[in-house]
Amino acid sequence: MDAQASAPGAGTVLNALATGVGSAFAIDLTVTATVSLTDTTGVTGSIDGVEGADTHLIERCVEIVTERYGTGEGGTVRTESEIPIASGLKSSSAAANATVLATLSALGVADEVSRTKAAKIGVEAARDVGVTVTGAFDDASASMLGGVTVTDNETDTVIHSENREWDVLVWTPPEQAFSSEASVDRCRQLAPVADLLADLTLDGAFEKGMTLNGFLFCAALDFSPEPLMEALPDAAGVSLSGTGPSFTAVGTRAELKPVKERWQQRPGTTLLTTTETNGAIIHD
Ligand SMILES: Nc1ncnc2c1ncn2[C@@H]1O[C@H](COP(=O)(O)OP(=O)(O)O)[C@@H](O)[C@H]1O
Ligand SMILES: O=C(O)C1=C[C@@H](OP(=O)(O)O)[C@@H](O)[C@H](O)C1
Repeated sequence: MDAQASAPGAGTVLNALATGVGSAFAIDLTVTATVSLTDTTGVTGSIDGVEGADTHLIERCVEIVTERYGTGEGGTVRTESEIPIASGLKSSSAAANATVLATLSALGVADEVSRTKAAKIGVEAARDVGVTVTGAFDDASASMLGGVTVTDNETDTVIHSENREWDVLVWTPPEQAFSSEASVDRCRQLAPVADLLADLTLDGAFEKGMTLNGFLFCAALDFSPEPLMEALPDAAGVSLSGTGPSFTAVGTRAELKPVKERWQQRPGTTLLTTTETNGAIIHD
């Protein structure tokens, strides 16, 4: 009973830490999970190339699925990732989604569970192991379904979703920022203005919304807004992604070219990718 699935990471339009309403867009960088189930109990996780990594999230994903849809099988789960961990590019949501789908596939029940329901299992696992503040259904839904989603993370509902085709420039500094350690109280201070951003986002003004999100959350989370200034006015939209430290800029390849030249002067990695509109997939 072996199976494999992949899910994309995502960038932020609206960080949900202010009000619980959040928005994210899937990007073409993926996490692949390989699950092997046995009749023994206990699940052992590993993350390719990362010694001593925290594997509780992916282990909990397998446990929930086998308890609910199987007979409590144990086994192993391994992830391979194109996305750096704890960099704001939603590797946790992608890893959870890929693991849940691979486990459903290993049990032969993937067709019986909707993609939205599968994403909610990953969110449940993230809450159980404490790697999230709101559950991050915004990130989980964008990764699972592809495209841009706007969600209410208090009720785990998708309020709005649509596809956008952008080139996406990603700058990742050489450091990590775990969501579970974010200054949640400072983010909540942004609630009255974050409500205005939610309205903009629901009107489909994603690029302007994400740029305003970038300035607000750089202030709340104590990141320099300089990468945002370096992207403007060339990029159509730019933001701190999640709780950082990565920044993402969107637009056409031509618009992002001068931004790339400026961001490449910074330490860390700058890479060009695109939006992703298919979401998570189970491998044959
Ligand atoms: N590729 C992965 N495989 C397994 N678990 C992962 C992976 N990426 C992230 N995680 C889990 O998520 C945690 C980081 O979550 P978070 O701080 O939200 O970062 P991110 O912004 O990358 O999603 C890690 O400590 C680990 O438990
Ligand atoms: O844990 C959470 O509830 C969230 C974490 C943030 O993302 P990162 O995990 O990328 O920092 C944020 O963007 C999201 O809206 C909600």
